[in-house]
Amino acid sequence: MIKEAKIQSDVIITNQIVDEIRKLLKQYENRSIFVFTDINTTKFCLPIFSDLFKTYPISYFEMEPGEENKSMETVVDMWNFFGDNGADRKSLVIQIGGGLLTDIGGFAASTFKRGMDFVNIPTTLLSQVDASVGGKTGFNFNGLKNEIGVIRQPNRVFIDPIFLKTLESNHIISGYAEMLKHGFIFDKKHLDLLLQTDIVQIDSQDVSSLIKRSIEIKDHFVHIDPNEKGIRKALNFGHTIGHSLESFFISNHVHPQHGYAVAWGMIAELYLSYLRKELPLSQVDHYSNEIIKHFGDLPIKIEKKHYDTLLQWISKDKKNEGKKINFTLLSEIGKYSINEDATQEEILDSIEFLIQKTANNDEI
Ligand SMILES: O=C(O)C(=O)C[C@@H](O)[C@H](O)[C@H](O)COP(=O)(O)O
Repeated sequence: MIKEAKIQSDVIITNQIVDEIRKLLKQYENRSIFVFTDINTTKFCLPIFSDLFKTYPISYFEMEPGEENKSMETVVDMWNFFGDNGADRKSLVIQIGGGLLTDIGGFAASTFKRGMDFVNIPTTLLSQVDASVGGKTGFNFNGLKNEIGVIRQPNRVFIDPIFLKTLESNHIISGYAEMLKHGFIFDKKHLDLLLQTDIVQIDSQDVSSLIKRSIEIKDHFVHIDPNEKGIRKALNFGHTIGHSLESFFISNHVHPQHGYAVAWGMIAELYLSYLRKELPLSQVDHYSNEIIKHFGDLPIKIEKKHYDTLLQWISKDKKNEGKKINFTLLSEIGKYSINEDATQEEILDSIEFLIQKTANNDEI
């Protein structure tokens, strides 16, 4: 049985992106238009719009890519750019980029003069299936991922698989992790179909239907609980431990794509689901092996001496309430349970499980 989930946000999946943006711009005649890109999307994605954009007076802002630039300094640069180029509350910001750009640009647009319209044109698989939908905007602070931010829905999201052709395979695989997550929490069929799919080689028609299903699942949670007071936390499966690994790697100058950290986080949280929710160990093993097939081993060796640091990152997760660490776990594949507690020992056991599953080589 297919579990019902419909896209209710303003998301357009198209293979005619230029025509869609032409229609959009007509609705913003005589307004000031801002286009945000990063140096990669300026080169690989912006040219598709050049004939259309040259007929409008557009102010272009380009940011440096890289997690280290998801920072307050970049937000300040964006605010200054708005101020210097006459932005007002009726302006429109068109964001062409991955999740990092749409998150931080969405924050700048949402806060300048208390909020301007912004639309997302996500160009990575991760941003198409996850980051650009749902309105989480923000930036990293004090080493913590997305520590500062607001939830504000983009006015529209335009998704065209054409942009995926510009990506290296590790970027595709990174987005694939969030799609697997959608399967884990809501739809075992979607998960199993994804695991049988070579996501790097798949043709655009087939990838469009997988993207659509992932967005349906994501939007199902967002629509019911836009401010993440309850069931939206399901979308954070794999992220409690995943974000702590990501912060740990980054603080050791290793920068895996976000989806890789989520994939490894999901392995640990599958094991935690076995400890806390009786998810069968045979399934934990099966799906962990499948994840490792696609994502490989941890990029640096994690040892007992790092456990305290990892626990500290976990203790700062946004889902926590006071001292209670809140995990999203699975009682079955396709069935989530939010606000699940775990002891320190159980958390470390699941990290041990992840380490055993991934035979990493390099010392820090
Ligand atoms: O949209 C959501 O809700 C999610 O949790 C989606 C996550 O996949 C995404 O990585 C999100 O940015 C993480 O949010 P955070 O609140 O844990 O920073």
